[in-house]
Amino acid sequence: MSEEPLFTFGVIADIQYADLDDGMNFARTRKRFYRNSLQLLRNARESWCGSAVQPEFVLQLGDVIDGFNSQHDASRSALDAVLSEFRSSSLEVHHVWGNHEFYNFSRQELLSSELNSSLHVHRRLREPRPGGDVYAYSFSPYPGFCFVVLDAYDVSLLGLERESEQYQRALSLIQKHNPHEDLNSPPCPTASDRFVGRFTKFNGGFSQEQLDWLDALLSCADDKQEKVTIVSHLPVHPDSTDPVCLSWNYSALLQLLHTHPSVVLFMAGHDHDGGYHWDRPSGVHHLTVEGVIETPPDSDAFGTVCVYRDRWS
Ligand SMILES: Nc1ccn([C@@H]2O[C@H](COP(=O)(O)OP(=O)(O)OC[C@H](O)CO)[C@@H](O)[C@H]2O)c(=O)n1
Repeated sequence: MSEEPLFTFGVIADIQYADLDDGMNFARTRKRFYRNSLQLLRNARESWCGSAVQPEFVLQLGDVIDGFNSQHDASRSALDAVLSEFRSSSLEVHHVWGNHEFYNFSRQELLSSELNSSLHVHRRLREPRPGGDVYAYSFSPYPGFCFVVLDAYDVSLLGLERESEQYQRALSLIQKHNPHEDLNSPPCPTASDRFVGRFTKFNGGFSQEQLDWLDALLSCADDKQEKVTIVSHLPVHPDSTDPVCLSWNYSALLQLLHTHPSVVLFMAGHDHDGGYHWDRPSGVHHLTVEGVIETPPDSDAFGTVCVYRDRWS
């Protein structure tokens, strides 16, 4: 067994920064520490930068600022605050997009922003990329290892003009499953779909185009016997999360993971309680990372993953 890791990387999820007093989540069960989340990001950055061997990169798993910023006309200033924190180090950051990105910015704005890491992180990026406005890409930080950033909202009601074809298609899809007038309100489980509660407006799905691109990418990785980690804001395994946080078409993604032996790890955010499940049939570890926003000020919420040839910890 090798002693030194081949490389390390940082993970952080659901920072949801806003210059606002503490509040509660929608269900009023958990406190949200909007202002302190920036301090917890700082703690994470200091830990990564202070470690003997700096992480090769950091995965920011989405919801970097909270949707409330939009109501206070503070989207840009809040984003500047978190990006300045990341920029104050030489860490290479890969940003994943979550629902709160779309409460603050349109898809077009995000595509041309610093949150589009594929524009800013040129080192080690791989081609091809999916076409159109899909925000997905892959990179190889170390020979034999590949990381894939997925767009969990390329089929969704978020970040789009209501008149657009994509919005109308997503609306038809969600309305087939969610009878509520308020589409953020989860439908009740049924005998035919225990996890139908995922069909809410704060979730989304993967387009067929993105799934086809991922399928081709994973076939190449299988051939090269690479180890692949996939990241997305939304989890895809029902046992790794509160099912209300699942991607609309989580099962299509799971099916792909079952056919590609190269995939070893799927990481997500969104469910602030976090979760973990090892999917025995595919061998894939599903890790949902706890959210910064609901982590009390005297604690921390970030991870440093050490990758070895034969394991990670
Ligand atoms: N039952 C619900 C839950 C939420 N909403 C509204 O949806 C928007 C997003 O909610 P928020 O809790 O901020 O989203 P997160 O991404 O932080 O967490 C995901 C899920 O909530 C986890 O369960 C916001 O406008 C809420 O008010 C709702 O209407 N009904």
